[in-house]
Amino acid sequence: MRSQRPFLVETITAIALILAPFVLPHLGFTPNTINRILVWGLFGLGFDILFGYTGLLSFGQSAFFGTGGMFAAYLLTEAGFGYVMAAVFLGTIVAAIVGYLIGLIALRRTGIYFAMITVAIAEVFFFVEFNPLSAFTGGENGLPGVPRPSIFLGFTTLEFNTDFQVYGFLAFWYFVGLVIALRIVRSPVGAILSAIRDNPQRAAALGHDIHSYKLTAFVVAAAYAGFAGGMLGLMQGFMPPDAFMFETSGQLVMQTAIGGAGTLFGPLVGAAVWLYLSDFFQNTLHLGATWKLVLGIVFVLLVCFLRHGIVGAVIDLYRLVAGRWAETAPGAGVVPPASVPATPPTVAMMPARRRDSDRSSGPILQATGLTKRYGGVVANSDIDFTVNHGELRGIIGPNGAGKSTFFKMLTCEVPPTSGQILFEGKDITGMGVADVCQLGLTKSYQINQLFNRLTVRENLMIAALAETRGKFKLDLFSNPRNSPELTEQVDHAMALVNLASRGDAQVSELAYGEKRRLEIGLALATSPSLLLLDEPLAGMSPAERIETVKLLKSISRGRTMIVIDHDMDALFELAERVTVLQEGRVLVEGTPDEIKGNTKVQEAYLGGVHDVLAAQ
Ligand SMILES: Nc1ncnc2c1ncn2[C@@H]1O[C@H](COP(=O)(O)OP(=O)(O)OP(=O)(O)O)[C@@H](O)[C@H]1O
Repeated sequence: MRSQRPFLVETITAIALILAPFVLPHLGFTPNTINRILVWGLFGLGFDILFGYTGLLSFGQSAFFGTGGMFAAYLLTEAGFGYVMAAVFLGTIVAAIVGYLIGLIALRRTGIYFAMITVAIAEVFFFVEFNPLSAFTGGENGLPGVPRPSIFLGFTTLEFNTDFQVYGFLAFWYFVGLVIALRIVRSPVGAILSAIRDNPQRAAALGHDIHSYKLTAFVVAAAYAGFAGGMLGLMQGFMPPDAFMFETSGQLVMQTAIGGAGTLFGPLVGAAVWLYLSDFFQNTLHLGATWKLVLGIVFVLLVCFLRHGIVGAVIDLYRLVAGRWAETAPGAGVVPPASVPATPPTVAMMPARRRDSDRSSGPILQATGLTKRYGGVVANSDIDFTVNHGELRGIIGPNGAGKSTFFKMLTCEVPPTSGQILFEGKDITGMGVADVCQLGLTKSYQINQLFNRLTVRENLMIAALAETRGKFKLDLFSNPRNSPELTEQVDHAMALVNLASRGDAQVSELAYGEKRRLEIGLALATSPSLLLLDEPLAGMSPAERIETVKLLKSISRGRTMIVIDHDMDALFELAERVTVLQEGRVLVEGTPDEIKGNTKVQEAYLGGVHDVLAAQ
């Protein structure tokens, strides 16, 4: 998403691929090693989309590598199919279908459980290949006699017989694979995959169907694996059974870690290091069986000292040098102020898709009998709550009164134990959080839930994409930068939360107050018709509070909002009506003046103080 110069990466890659067979032999790489690097590089392109971009660590890629390779090899040997590339593409499709079916199961779990399921899958495929399917796969002998690469063009057939010609063939397909992978990671789908890697819960809360996007990444990775498996058979003239081995998956993971995950080139560079060293240790140093031990030590050292891998380190270095250069350039050091613009944009400047002023009056949200129990703890009990279109409602209550739980139920993050929620007259009780966001109800979080490795602009784009594209769309090859409508929406959201000058800053570079504003901006950029803000002022300095209250006032125009906060002065200044929660129940509801003078409210807060004092 960040490259400003179109086709720069593609051009540099093409030049490097042309030069490689002339340069690498002088560094000690054999022609066979160079070709194997390309096969691993292709295999790794898909894996990097899955692991580096989506954050899903799979140890089961050998299943798809073996499936695609064996299917193509079987067609070309046992079945007598004569079209080499057609066989490879069929193998790729079969691997993708298998990937889809496996993904449906494996993606039901996350983290270590997902990884463990993929390990089990790799083992199952290895067993099946060796036993029930050995008549098709050759069992431990593999499938020999796979023809050399060739491309049938209709009028002639291009054949690739020498190592150098095979290199040209593999380099061409690596380049095609890279161009496709670059398009994917630069597409809206690629942007959402990165968001899922950083914070899957928030990506879902912004309206994205994260399961479908993860499944997409899984299928793409399986397809790349299947294609690379087919290439392996062609390159070697033999489809080896060890393609299915767990060790193949492990080697892919280690090569990607060495080269750098989330870079696309990492697996290729990692494979170059890995294969070169394994050849060197075995053939030059004649280390015998100890070569794996030495390679293991090298792996540990590389991963410990280059946290982002080799390609990641080069990118970090480039950024450092470019940053220094920018600092010393004429005019540098004039940092645009990150605070409020002279005239904050008004609501009229925001995209009007779901602006609440366009709607009728009457209730936008009605909750009846909402109760939430966590075991023996009753967080919310029998809450009746109605908010009208265009209203700004405040919610206050002592710590533990059940305010956040109430918001979580309204946005369908947690299901109520009993009760009903109507939004715009529609029963949303028990719906998914992404569906509710798509309907126009979302919230900002008490504790920031941002996409930490993305910039401010990219964060807001993730939110805006959910609104413009819906829950799921498979536009793998479009570029969000080319959408003026989306750019305008992101720019407006950025200006609205006073972050226009910080668009290219990564979240990690932001001050706390800026992060809080971005948190609100994320919710705003989905153009909600009902916006819930959970303690927007939490942790802010007095100056930041004044600024944020101003901001909240400006965004509340033409919008329906419910705000929870402990800062009562700020809330009384903002809200038209206030609901007070105590011990999970509605204590009282009224205008700020009514609430200020209410004795029950005073007791609720003073009671808390007395309890604390009594406990001391
Ligand atoms: N996931 C959970 N599991 C068990 N108990 C929970 C859970 N979430 C909240 N609770 C309990 O429910 C009660 C209400 O918590 P909640 O966070 O909604 O209160 P709150 O009013 O938002 O508090 P604060 O102002 O401190 O944020 C508390 O007693 C809390 O311990």
